[in-house]
Amino acid sequence: MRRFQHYIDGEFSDGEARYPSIDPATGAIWADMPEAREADVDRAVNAADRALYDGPWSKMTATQRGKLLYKLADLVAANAQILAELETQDTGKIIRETSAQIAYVAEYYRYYAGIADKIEGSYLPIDKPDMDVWLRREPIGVVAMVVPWNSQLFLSAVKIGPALAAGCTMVVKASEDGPAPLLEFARLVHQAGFPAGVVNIITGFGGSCGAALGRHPKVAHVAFTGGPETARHVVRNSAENLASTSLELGGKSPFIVFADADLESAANAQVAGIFAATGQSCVAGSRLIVERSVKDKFVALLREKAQAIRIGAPLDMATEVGPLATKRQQDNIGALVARSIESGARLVTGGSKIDGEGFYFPPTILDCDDVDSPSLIEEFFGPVLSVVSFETETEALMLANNTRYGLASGLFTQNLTRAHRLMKGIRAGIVWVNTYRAVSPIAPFGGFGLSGHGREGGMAAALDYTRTKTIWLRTSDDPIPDPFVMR
Ligand SMILES: NC(=O)C1=CN([C@@H]2O[C@H](COP(=O)(O)OP(=O)(O)OC[C@H]3O[C@@H](n4cnc5c(N)ncnc54)[C@H](O)[C@@H]3O)[C@@H](O)[C@H]2O)C=CC1
Ligand SMILES: CN(C=O)/C=C(\CC(=O)O)C(=O)O
Repeated sequence: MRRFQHYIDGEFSDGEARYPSIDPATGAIWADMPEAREADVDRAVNAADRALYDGPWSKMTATQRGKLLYKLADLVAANAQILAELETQDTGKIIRETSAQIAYVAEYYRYYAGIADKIEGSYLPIDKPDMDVWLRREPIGVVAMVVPWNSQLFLSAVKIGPALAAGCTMVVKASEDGPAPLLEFARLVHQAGFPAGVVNIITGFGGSCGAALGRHPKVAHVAFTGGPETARHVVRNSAENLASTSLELGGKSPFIVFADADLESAANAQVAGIFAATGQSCVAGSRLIVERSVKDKFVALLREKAQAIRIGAPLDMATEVGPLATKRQQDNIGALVARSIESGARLVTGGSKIDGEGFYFPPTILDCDDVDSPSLIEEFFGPVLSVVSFETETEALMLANNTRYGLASGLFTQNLTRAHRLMKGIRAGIVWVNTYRAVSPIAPFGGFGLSGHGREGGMAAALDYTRTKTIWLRTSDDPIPDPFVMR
């Protein structure tokens, strides 16, 4: 059985406790994981705090930090396959996707390596004759990073990359479900030569480890990705240390198809949007909003594609849909589909878990026209698509915005002016037009409403890991005049 360790203060160590990790493809225990509780969290945060203020990291130039990030990028690229196999084994996400995604994760580190020495302060044209005034950009402090199980290397790279570029130190908490790839990634951080304490990687459960980390007095910022309910705990905890927070949360993203769209292309994008990663994607296009005149044709096309999907072992390169990450996911998705059908949703395909070993659930489509289905409101985080139809552009926009979430959206039409009107009207952090689920280190992502706040990716994300310091330098040799007047 594989055995993993924490990475704290530049050393690999066991946790205060240990727990078994389950292979979602078989339901069997495959690895033994360390579990951090309050004492381990405290050790890791103190290491990050020392590294921030006292260690070699605090004395490095931004260019030197960038060079370490370039090394890390090369190591991630060279080890992408090993990391991908671990992620697939521990979370069930198919190897076809993990190997491509993790190779691309290297590009995120490369992008932020280049940014490290481009984070500039500024000189202020101050309104006083004898003063020079600057803004310095300094690292925000020790950052707590909390990620969910899906795409852990990607979701941590969009935090670790900009935070390192900005000069921060950090404690990264891998999800208790499927932490193997992130714990293994710690070996690459070590090999790249980051000084002890700069990046600490632990895992543990939300209530004992995540909460202790988020409220730790030496934590200045919490970068969180997960569900909205957990985010509320994170925000409440931040009342203790008054840390700032960035929240990347769930979604119920609309996927709008007009009759003039290339339906074959839109159907492929819809398959990518809801069945890739077995639907366990924050940006899943889980609400299909299709023009009524093409609804039957489009849904028939989707059903055909859904039924042709190869479901199988996630480590098999031919597999297109693997298991869900946990049994809890499988049970929750099954229960929400059943409730939706009870409320009147009509089953087009799929519908209930696949019996046998592993946590499998088939691609599922629910026709929800004229039904108040919970499937249109609640996030499944699974391979379930809910379909509604519209007649006018106004109705399409109203349906798209009929959600408290606002992470992503897809829009398929050949009509350029309509596309422009809708991309402004849709209330979501991302609008993909005639494409879906495209990502890049250069393009920020993040949500509106219940999908959270803050943006990851892009230059601005690195600035978010800095705080400004205002420096006043008096350039006159004359004695300070009247001390009782503010100037
Ligand atoms: N917007 C985005 O970029 C993404 C959002 N997500 C969202 O994540 C959710 C699925 O992931 P889950 O792991 O089920 O989410 P979750 O919210 O249950 O857990 C996320 C992380 O928070 C930790 N946690 C739990 N309680 C905590 C507490 N009180 N204080 C601090 N940390 C705590 C967990 O241990 C885990 O590491 C979905 O809602 C999904 O949409 C997932 C991927 C990307
Ligand atoms: C965050 N994201 C795109 O902007 C996409 C992801 C990440 C995730 O959900 O884990 C994805 O589609 O996998």
